Amino acid sequence: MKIGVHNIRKEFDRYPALHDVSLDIRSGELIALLGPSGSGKTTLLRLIAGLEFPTAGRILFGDEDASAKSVQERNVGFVFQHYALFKHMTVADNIGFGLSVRERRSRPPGAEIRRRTQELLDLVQLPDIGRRYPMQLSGGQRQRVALARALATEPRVLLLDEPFGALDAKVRKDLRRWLRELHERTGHTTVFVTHDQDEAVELADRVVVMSQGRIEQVGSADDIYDRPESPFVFSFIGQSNELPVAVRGGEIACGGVPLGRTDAADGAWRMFVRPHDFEVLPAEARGLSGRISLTRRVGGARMAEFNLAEPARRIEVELPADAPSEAGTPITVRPRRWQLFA
Ligand SMILES: Nc1ncnc2c1ncn2[C@@H]1O[C@H](COP(=O)(O)OP(=O)(O)OP(=O)(O)O)[C@@H](O)[C@H]1O
Repeated sequence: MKIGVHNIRKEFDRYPALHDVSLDIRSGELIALLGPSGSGKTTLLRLIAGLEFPTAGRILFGDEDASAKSVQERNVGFVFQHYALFKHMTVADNIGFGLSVRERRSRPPGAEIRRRTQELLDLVQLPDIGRRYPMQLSGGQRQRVALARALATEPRVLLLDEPFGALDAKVRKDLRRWLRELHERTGHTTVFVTHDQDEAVELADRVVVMSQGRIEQVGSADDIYDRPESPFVFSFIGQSNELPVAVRGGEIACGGVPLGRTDAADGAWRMFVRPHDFEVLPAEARGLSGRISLTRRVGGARMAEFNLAEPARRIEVELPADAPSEAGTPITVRPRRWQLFA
């Protein structure tokens, strides 16, 4: 099922939570809505679900206008971060619930509900826990049961709001891989909300980066990481440094120090550089220089910070883990790769 979001505006008591948002979600796609708190991710998800209705604009399911349709009519499945399973019901009854409360005409017979429940337990790789109660499960198992419950009514679209938000890092990572595999097997059009960029980049076919009620960029992990279209996307995705630079005759300079060449027009620009895109030069070379003030270990590398005097800026550079990095060590660097924004 493809979904079209056309020029959606959403106001809460005149406060605009979304401004003119448009997005085409392809059938079978796994899409992440990524952005800081308050950027409008959940509002967009709830509009797609039919839990909220747009102030202006349309939502299409396939070629049909679904803007005025209810959640049930849209036939979507949901999982939220604190998705409460019914505590007094077994896992199997939780999963079968959506089918068992259907009106008689469309309700499958009990044996069929049990068969389908077992199939879903197998699908979420928890075949033997049907008789347990939610209290007897780990957080990760509960979220998988929640997903099985969302899938039970054979939704056309799956919507997940920070489904793994409350879980610890290792479990989140395992569940991500698991969700990706599940998606490959079942092929549901899936939209999930996250503020965790690793989660978005690792899971999604395409990432929708949002800020202040607007879509900043839609693209693959490579697009948003390597070809960010705005300063916001550059600094929100991954680590970054920003330097005020001047371009004259194709030469870029920062505080009078030449940094490289560009075909950008003469004038003032904002240069963005990732910490691993600096080349470390001998201390006496001409470049951006200072003394290391702070370092921290990040995986196989080390992040070092130093303060530039002119212009006053803190620069973060990635160094090999075994590079000299005691506080006070002189350091000189030059960007190897960068992006300029007006
Ligand atoms: N029911 C509501 N009534 C009034 N304002 C709301 C309502 N729901 C959301 N908002 C406002 O709309 C804006 C977007 O909220 P939304 O929940 O969509 O952001 P979000 O990106 O999902 O944030 P978070 O990551 O914190 O959940 C926020 O400023 C929020 O305060």
